[in-house]
Amino acid sequence: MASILPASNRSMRPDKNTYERKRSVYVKNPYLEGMDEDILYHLDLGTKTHNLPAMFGDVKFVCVGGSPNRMKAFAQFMHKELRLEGDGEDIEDICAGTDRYCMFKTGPVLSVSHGMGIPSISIMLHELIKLLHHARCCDVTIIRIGTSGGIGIAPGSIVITDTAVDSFFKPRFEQVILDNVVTRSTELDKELANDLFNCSREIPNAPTLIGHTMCTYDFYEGQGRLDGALCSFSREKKLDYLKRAYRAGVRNIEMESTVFAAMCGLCGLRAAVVCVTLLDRLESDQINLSHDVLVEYQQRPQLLISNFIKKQLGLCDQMS
Ligand SMILES: O=P(O)(O)O[C@H]1O[C@H](CO)[C@@H](O)[C@H]1O
Ligand SMILES: O=c1cc[nH]c(=O)[nH]1
Repeated sequence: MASILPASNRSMRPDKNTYERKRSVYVKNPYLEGMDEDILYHLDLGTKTHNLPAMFGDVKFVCVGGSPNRMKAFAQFMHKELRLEGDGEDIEDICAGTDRYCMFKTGPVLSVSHGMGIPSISIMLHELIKLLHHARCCDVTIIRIGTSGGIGIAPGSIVITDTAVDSFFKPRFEQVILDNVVTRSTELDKELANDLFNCSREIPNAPTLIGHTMCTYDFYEGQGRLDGALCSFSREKKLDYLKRAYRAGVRNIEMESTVFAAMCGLCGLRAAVVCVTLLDRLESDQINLSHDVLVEYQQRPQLLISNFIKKQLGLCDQMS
């Protein structure tokens, strides 16, 4: 039976005044306090084996994305952008003991891969949020830097998500807990989205817009593609669906934003989703970009986020 939480889960969210003082990372699990040790199994970290406050206590920005190589490249790029010591090329994977996820830290920036899809990012977020909690981090901003399929916009555009919606264009994430479906809000931080949009004006050749992002459980049938191993609908039905999505405000499609928005919102993290579009789904299904163009497109959100982080740290004027 569906149980719908009160409007946007506000009663479960931390008090706004708390944010203004010091915004802590909240976990919402009474059992955690009583645990002698917490093993973050998929990150290969733990409260007894690692000094988490010493390792991560200064983290202020967490950037996540599907691909391990992209997140390593982003950490190396940030290392240079923040002008930290060394060239950053030898940056180590903190989660090297597992091949589930990878994690890199440079200054106050943590860069973490999450794999593809809701189950994969959800496991990573449970352990990442506990990590930030155990490390006593505060005032953390978390940004998903991803790729997506655009709807009615030029490939290479950056979409900053205002609201993540499901396949029915609804701003909700449905989590099955035991045998209940619990519906959670997918609202993201509007002020953060606007701040990011303002930063985008300074990035050349990266058209950026704010819009809804649709999050699906699948890349092929789930996104209305005609080129999967299975397809049971017509081209007309596909286009009708995507055009209805467009009219509902959806500008891009990816596979993690709803659970990301829901979990980060409940745990007191200022969260944003910034994805580049690789194609216009009204035109095609296959991604046929050359390697170089794909790399350049994927760098666009990274440039934007780097600009944002430097501004937040008050480094922009000194560095330009
Ligand atoms: O570019 P990333 O972050 O992997 O995200 C997008 O790309 C994957 C599909 O190719 C999905 O995970 C989708 O959300
Ligand atoms: O079409 C696309 C492209 C990237 N990622 C997606 O989920 N869909």
